[in-house]
Amino acid sequence: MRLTPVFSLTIFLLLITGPLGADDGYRLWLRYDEIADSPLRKSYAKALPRVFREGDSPQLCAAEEELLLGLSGLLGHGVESTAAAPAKGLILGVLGRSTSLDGLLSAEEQASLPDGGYALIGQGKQFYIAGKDDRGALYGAFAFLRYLQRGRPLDDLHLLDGPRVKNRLLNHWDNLDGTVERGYAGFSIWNWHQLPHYLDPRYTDYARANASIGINGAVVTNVNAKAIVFRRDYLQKAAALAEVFRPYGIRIYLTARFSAPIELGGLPTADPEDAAVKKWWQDKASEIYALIPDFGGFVVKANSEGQPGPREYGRTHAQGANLLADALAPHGGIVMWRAFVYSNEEPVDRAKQAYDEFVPLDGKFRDNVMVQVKNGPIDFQPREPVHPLFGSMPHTPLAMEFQITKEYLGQGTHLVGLGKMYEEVLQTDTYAEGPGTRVADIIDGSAYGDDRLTAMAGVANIGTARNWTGNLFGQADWYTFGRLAWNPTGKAEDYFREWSQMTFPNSPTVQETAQNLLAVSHEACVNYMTPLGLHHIMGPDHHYGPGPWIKDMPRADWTSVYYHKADAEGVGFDRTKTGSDALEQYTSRFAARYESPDSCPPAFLLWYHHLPWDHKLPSGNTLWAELCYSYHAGATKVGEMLKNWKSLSGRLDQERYESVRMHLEIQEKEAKWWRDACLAYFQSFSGMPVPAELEKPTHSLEYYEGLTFPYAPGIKAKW
Ligand SMILES: CO[C@H]1[C@H](O)[C@@H](O)[C@H](O)O[C@@H]1C(=O)O
Repeated sequence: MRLTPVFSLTIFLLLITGPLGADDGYRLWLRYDEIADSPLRKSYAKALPRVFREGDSPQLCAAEEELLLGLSGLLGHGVESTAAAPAKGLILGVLGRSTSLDGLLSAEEQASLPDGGYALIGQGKQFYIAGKDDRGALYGAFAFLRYLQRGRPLDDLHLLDGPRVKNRLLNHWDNLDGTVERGYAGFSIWNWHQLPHYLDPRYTDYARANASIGINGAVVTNVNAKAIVFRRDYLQKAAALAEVFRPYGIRIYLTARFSAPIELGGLPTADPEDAAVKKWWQDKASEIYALIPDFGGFVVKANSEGQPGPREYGRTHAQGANLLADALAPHGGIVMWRAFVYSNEEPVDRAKQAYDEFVPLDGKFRDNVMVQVKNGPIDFQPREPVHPLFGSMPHTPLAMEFQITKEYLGQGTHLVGLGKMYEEVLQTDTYAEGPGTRVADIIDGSAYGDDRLTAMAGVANIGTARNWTGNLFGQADWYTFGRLAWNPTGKAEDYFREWSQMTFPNSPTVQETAQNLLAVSHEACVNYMTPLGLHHIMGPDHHYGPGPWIKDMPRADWTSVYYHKADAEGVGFDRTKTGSDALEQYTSRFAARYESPDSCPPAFLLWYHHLPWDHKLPSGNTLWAELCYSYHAGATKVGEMLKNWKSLSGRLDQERYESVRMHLEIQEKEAKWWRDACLAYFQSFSGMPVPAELEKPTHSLEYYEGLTFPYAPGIKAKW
């Protein structure tokens, strides 16, 4: 993104010589193309002739550099910095430290800004970006640019904003060998082999993109962790990344393998109550902080999917987490202990395990521990009810873990705007502290009046793909996640709009279409994959494509039949009192809505109920017919999405147009494949006809069962 002269010349030559000069999407939403609306551009140019930075912290310098880059691009001419506050122009600084900002805000306004907050103010001929702290100034600079990128008026500018969540992290499931677990955008961008000596310019662009949406932490290694990352040479590599990230306000975190004291330290045990084990972690933490003074902390997956953990020693998750927390505490680090526990013993209902293991531990964790909970109780399905832990651990700070990579949602191929799904989860009322206790309120700490430690983590969808995410619209998921981590009560549609305006500048028609694709695509995906509360019926291991027929696996809960339980009588997982009673893990107000099939929202019907095929729904349709209509609605919607995108031909650069078109063409075929395969399968039980006005599955069930994906990307390590 930062252009050297030789590179710029190459780009220029390519632009005039042919197709290679097309736009590959590398610049993400930080495009800074010259504003086409000339009166608007001129008015900006007149107001912002130069930039003055008061202060010289690395974050302020990064903010100024970005402003100069952005303004020069947007205004179409070089904008320079000055050594003193200009009578007319942009002034950047930190409140309380930069004297040019004195008196800018009222005392109340200043006090209302949280750490990382900022104010954008226009006063006479001067415009101010005033950070509450250095990071705040940086976020303010990006917000100001976003403002201009979106063509907003500068008159009466008076805007205060700040993050509602303190730790906003990307979790990379990146392995040290360069592969990415559940990664669908190429290989890992971290080149461990060449670090710390070679610093890929991508690291800086990555940090800029994250800072622009307020991400302030990066967990660079897979939760299925390797102990070797704690070896000194690897720590030096991590330190080199941390240095690149620092000016952009991003702290580095590592995943901690619980058995590292054995594997790396040569100890006979990793028992959290063992003195030598405690010392090993304390020494390791000191070593890390000597190299990385602002190190964020550890993310841990323990006693889940074969990962080692405290339970091997008869200890609890709390004892395990506290061991690491005590080692980090003197240095200010935190532990994010994952609640995604998937035990070696087969559970009666997998959806219940985390609650059973963690609720008894509420209040037993150290102050610098968070429990990191996936949005739903199974595993990143297209749609899940919220995790029962939200609202059930009032004395433990809970971090939200969302997936940005789309493991079960068409991966790098399908366009599925995840923002709607994030919003649905965050807005869900848990009733934990009475009506109106939304998941968002638990995440930002307001539900319990304690916001000392708050966090939201997103499993990254970033790789070496030229456009970072493989599917161009995957960029929007990264963007929306960051914006919602900043403000979990925000509306996905607002962020879709922002992203579309910044990603397709100067073309309102393209922006509108892009925004609409993001808005409708999640519901479409749920419909063509897992409507009415169905879940986990994807192909095994790779989780791509339909596989409702999967049975006979080493474990029952790896099969699809475990989750849908279809038979001649009906379909669905009974999680009420007559079944696994998973509903009992929620507040009674919450459970009341779902307990009876009559009041249960159709979106979660088969998540909670096993119902006869001819069960009548509020729509008047039988369950079978509703299933058919839903699958068809999903596939039809993708057809519309493709058609809408195709109407944009010629309105944007060919490369991005084609890349989205090709992905949508695949998605349309695969949505039909999902629809037909699932209907053929479920019909083998229901024995009922597909409603006459709908297309029947083209092939036999045997045909769909025969389609396999032996070589899928992003598969997890075996356990
Ligand atoms: C990193 O492992 C992943 C695993 O690949 C994935 O299939 C599942 O979604 O969740 C695991 C987890 O979240 O730990």
